[in-house]
Amino acid sequence: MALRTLSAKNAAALDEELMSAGAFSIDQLMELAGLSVSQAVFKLQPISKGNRILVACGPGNNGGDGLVAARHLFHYGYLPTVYYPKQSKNDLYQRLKKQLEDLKVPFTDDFHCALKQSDHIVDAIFGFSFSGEVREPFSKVIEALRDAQVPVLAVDAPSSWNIEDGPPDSGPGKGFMPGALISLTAPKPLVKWFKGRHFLGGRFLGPELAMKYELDVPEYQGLDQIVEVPVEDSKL
Ligand SMILES: NC(=O)C1=CN([C@@H]2O[C@H](COP(=O)(O)OP(=O)(O)OC[C@H]3O[C@@H](n4cnc5c(N)ncnc54)[C@H](O)[C@@H]3O)[C@@H](O)[C@H]2O)[C@H](O)CC1
Ligand SMILES: [K+]
Repeated sequence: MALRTLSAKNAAALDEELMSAGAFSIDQLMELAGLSVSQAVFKLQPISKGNRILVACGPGNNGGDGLVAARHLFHYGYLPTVYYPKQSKNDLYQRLKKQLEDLKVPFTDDFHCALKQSDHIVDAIFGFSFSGEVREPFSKVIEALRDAQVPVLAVDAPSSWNIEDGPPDSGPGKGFMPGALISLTAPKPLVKWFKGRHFLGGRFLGPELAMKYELDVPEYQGLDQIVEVPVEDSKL
């Protein structure tokens, strides 16, 4: 049975509701999202097969998920490097950055150079609030992700894909098909076009909100924050 999807508009509304009526803070939601991302990396890229993870972070909360994931990956024994060219001045992001600096996790300005020294990439550039054409400095980065010889895990959406309509038919993201995707809380409509391994993360959605937003809560196993969704279950 296909998992039901959540439009960009409803994804934003659900996050708002979690943070108002649901009494979650953004820090908590981002921590849980980033923890899920780190567990997906752990499943996809055993440390023994290469521990250098390049985490590409965008300016919004998708990028924040990447910063959190980088910290967890460090503690699992990976060597994360963070590319974060448009840094938010917001206190939350500054604290996430400080936590990584204290761990001596390197930040790089040179995505292409860092890519050559990486075993796996996390695409945390844009999530459900992406729209329009990719603006600088991210065009070259999206092109590099598209052409990367190492696996890419996309967080919530392959960056540059339209949340409702899927892969772009022009621009740097044309032909970008990451090997894996982790959808947060619920898959977005773009999963219909996605061909790689698909994970779902966000083990915090209660039955009432799931029912209100008409979402499926999968059976998570043991301590897992993620569940792999069979490809046929991702299709509408
Ligand atoms: N429920 C959860 O599990 C949670 C998921 N989270 C993650 O948050 C993102 C959505 O975050 P948001 O801040 O709303 O937006 P984005 O990060 O997707 O991007 C906004 C950012 O990007 C800029 N931007 C938009 N379009 C373009 C463009 N065409 N070119 C360049 N830049 C663009 C925009 O200006 C903003 O700066 C969701 O997907 C999850 O990953 C949260 O962590 C909370 C809980
Ligand atoms: K992304």
